[in-house]
Amino acid sequence: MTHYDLIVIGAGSGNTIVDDRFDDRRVAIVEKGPFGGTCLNRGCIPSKMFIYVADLAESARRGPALGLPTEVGRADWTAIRDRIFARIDDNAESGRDYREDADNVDVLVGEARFVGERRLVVDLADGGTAEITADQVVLASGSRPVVPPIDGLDDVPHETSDTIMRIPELPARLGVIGGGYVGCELAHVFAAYGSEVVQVESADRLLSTQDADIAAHFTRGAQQRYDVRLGTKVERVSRTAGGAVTLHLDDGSEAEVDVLLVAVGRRPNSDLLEVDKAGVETDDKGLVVVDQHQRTTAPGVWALGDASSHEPLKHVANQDARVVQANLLATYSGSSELVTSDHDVVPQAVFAHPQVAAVGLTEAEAREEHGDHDVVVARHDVADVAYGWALAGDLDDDPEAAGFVKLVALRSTGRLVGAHLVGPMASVLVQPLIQAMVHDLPVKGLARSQYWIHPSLAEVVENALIGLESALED
Ligand SMILES: Cc1cc2nc3c(=O)[nH]c(=O)nc-3n(C[C@H](O)[C@H](O)[C@H](O)COP(=O)(O)OP(=O)(O)OC[C@H]3O[C@@H](n4cnc5c(N)ncnc54)[C@H](O)[C@@H]3O)c2cc1C
Ligand SMILES: NC(=O)c1ccc[n+]([C@@H]2O[C@H](COP(=O)([O-])OP(=O)(O)OC[C@H]3O[C@@H](n4cnc5c(N)ncnc54)[C@H](O)[C@@H]3O)[C@@H](O)[C@H]2O)c1
Repeated sequence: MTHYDLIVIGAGSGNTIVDDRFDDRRVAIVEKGPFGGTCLNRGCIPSKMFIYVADLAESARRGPALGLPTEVGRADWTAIRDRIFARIDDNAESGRDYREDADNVDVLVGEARFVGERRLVVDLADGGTAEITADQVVLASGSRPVVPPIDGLDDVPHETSDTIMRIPELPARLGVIGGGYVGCELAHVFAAYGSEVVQVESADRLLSTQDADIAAHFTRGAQQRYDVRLGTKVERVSRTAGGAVTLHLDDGSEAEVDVLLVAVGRRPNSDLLEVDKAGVETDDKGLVVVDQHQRTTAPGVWALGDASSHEPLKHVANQDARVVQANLLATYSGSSELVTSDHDVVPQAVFAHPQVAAVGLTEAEAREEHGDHDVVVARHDVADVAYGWALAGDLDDDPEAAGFVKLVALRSTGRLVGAHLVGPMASVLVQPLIQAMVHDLPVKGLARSQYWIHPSLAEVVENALIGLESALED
């Protein structure tokens, strides 16, 4: 058995904790997969690299409507995939090499599980086990895709976000179960590349947790591009002659596909780590329970990111990791002054077509929480600013050019409580609205206290704010 000052389980966001301020500490990093975790290897980064190419294809398809005789063929999947993973795999390998070269760090390649308080057994990838203990343990063990118990699914080949980005060839027909982040981003990719896509979502809209107007607009756009089946579930799947898979839906319809992607959510890995043996409590979703300093219920055990966060997003995991890092250093220096996590204003974006971005309450949530009398809403359309004119081909049919910004504020405080965007560059345009909420800025004066570059798309945010300000004054 080896004792460490610090054990970090998971080399995703957890890998960022150990810097030169830990040089005099003996550290073990346990990782069962490639360094960089989900975001680098099978999440944010490769998906956005695939999405960039999909966006390019969709932009080019607008050419004829704007007078440019563009034509887009079927994407060269192998070339796209290999370009992306050459960069990513190299990055993951160099990340591991860097740690292995450090004098104070042991990299244990294998799967860890708790056998007691701050005591772990690691099933090593090259055989055998290692038993390790530490004064401090960080659970940065992330989450994994959920595969629902659909009749027949075990007997047919299917992919999750872990595997789909490395498949050997572009499928002629792709089935997607789930209309959330993963389902919508990857349906966009494959539809743009030339696959026929059928997407099945049990709710009545895609991206159903977004503001209702945004979800409705996004859903209409997706329906123009591929087959979207809403309010229905896959009841059963079966293998069809020639290796295809048939989806049997509970509305009685069927769909035949060549590749099936299951994207119905993720769950934390706490169960596989047997965290209960370490005195670490989890909630009913398997999320490790943490306090505002990222401390778990077991002394000396910390958690971060998808292991413990209700918002399983990389910018949240990064923030959590900075908090854990600061608090480990404070603990080592004998200080009881711990840094606090801030999960108040957490933005999110879906990089589909069109992009969706949001921060704060939806209109329905604001009305529920604050009452109709206090809630003020303003909306401005992309088509009504100068840059929107540049985008417009056939406005009725174009979900990007017909995008909009919707803002939600409270009469009682004069503050924004929610911002929702759908359209080009939504993930970027949302940033000044995040800033306004974080810094508790009054809506009054927000638009007019700064210049907005003309004729940039940011003018859609400026105009939505002007509309909100006058609605607040009514
Ligand atoms: C397809 C996809 C796209 C995404 N896109 C975005 C995006 O655009 N923006 C965004 O903000 N978020 C995005 N996310 C979410 C984001 O990837 C996660 O929130 C983030 O990676 C979580 O980081 P983490 O460090 O908590 O966990 P991870 O990055 O998952 O790291 C956990 C690590 O722990 C290891 N591990 C787990 N259990 C053990 C064990 N018992 N022993 C040893 N090692 C173990 C795992 O192998 C893994 O490497 C996306 C996710 C997916 C799936
Ligand atoms: N751009 C980003 O930030 C980004 C991108 C991808 C993933 N992520 C993260 O990964 C997490 C997981 O993404 P996800 O898309 O897997 O989950 P999700 O929770 O976003 O969406 C799952 C969807 O599947 C539907 N569903 C559930 N069971 C179903 C069934 N049996 N049949 C049909 N539909 C069903 C749900 O109604 C929901 O709409 C996200 O919550 C997010 O935190 C983020």
